[in-house]
Amino acid sequence: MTAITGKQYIDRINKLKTNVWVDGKQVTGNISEHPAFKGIMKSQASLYEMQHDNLLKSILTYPSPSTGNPVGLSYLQPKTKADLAKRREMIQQWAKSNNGMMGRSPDYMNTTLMAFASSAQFLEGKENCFPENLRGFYEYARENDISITHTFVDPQVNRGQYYLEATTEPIAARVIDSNDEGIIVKGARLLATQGGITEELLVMSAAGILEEEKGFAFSIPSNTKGLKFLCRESFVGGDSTFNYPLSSRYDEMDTIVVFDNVLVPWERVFYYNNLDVSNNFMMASAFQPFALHQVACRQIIKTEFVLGVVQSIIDTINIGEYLHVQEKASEIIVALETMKALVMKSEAEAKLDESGVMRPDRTTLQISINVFPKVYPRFAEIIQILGASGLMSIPTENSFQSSIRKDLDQYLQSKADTAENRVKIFRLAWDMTMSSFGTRQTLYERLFFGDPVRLSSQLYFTYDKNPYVQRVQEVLNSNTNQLNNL
Ligand SMILES: Cc1cc2nc3c(=O)[nH]c(=O)nc-3n(C[C@H](O)[C@H](O)[C@H](O)COP(=O)(O)OP(=O)(O)OC[C@H]3O[C@@H](n4cnc5c(N)ncnc54)[C@H](O)[C@@H]3O)c2cc1C
Repeated sequence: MTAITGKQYIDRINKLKTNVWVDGKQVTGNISEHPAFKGIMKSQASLYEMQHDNLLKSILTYPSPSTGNPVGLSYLQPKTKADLAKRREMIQQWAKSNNGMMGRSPDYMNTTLMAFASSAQFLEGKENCFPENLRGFYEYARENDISITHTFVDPQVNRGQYYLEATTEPIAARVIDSNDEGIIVKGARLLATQGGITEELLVMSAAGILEEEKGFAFSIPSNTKGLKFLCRESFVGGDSTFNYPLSSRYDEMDTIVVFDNVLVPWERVFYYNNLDVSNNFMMASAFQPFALHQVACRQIIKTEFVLGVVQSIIDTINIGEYLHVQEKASEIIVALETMKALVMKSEAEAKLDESGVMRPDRTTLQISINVFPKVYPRFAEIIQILGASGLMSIPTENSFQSSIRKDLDQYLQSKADTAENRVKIFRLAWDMTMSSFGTRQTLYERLFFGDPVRLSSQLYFTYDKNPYVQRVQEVLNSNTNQLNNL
């Protein structure tokens, strides 16, 4: 097999007939034709299609280590810093096609799986652990260009530290049984973005588990019996790219995942019923450095786009002469260059790990994921402050084709452009920051890699502060010595 085309992606997903529910109705027929999914599936298909573009295929694919056929480059296990740079180029090439609006473009999960599989030796010889299954699944996904989503977090029922469920039926997904064929899982998981429009679902437990039955890792096809994806309402405003330039193309959909006595076959179980592994594998593995490298590379492209939108607003209504406007645009420039510097530093300080894989520097990327969730909401705020009422003076495509066009042309023109072009820019800014799609983007970037509060606490605890404390001690000691010598 080789890297797939866009059509192959669409055909595969349609064929699955996954159990997906939108607005109280089960999706029947081709999911790629459903109003909630057709835009995003087309965008996802176009990513796969790019792998066959003569100019891009050398950036987006590499020869499979097992067959020599071209496979997706986000599956590459980097052995050198040059490989890491190739990964960055690939990620950013895809991200440019949607300006970073697709948080879960397939390279995110391809990278995640590659990172976990690269660390499979951590599972070696441990109870209820199957490292060969993890490696095998990675190779299968790489060779067949399988699309994957994931769910790591339990439902938000009670976040108290010592919460144990007192219900007869499980709420959070747990292993309730096992048999010759595999383990049986019942309960739910909160949020799998792109649920229902990928071939596979990777299920893993985030750390902090108190009960063995809640710790596991496996992957199953999305159409596995008993698996259901319950969608939020669609944030696609409509088909018109004039009216909804972003939501019509990039609404990835978020789904609650229900496991109704789902049988996970043994060959797809990576580990289960092992508290120590469940609580430590994610951090011990190469997941964080590689996933964060992918995330930061995409966020750079998104920030470039935000800067482009902000400068377009500034030019359109001619507000560039004001100091506070320049300062706000500069805030975005500072964030952009900071993110770029962090990615380059993470690559410059990359090191070979115990499996011979070149890991980008984790601490540097922990900084990037502490920076971006704070600056992204500020980008939205800046767009609102600079766009002001222009973000509400946004008549629709139909209005421009109606008898009021003359009024619109006259009263919505701007210093730099026609009314129609001005409205296009402002509709884009609105869809990026104010529509239901836009506000979701803000929430998404806030929480993309988990709770920002706990991410900063993790940075605090993992960052080596001792050398600096030592220097303070040296100053204190040298003061005493100097006094003693007098
Ligand atoms: C748009 C979107 C898409 C997502 N897609 C996916 C996906 O595809 N796959 C996936 O696995 N997950 C996904 N998530 C989930 C995401 O990983 C979580 O939102 C994130 O980890 C935070 O968890 P939570 O939402 O349960 O918040 P909670 O943990 O419930 O936190 C709520 C509040 O309580 C505070 N709080 C709770 N517990 C603690 C604690 N122990 N210490 C300190 N403060 C605490 C938090 O700081 C926060 O302010 C998605 C989330 C969003 C918003």
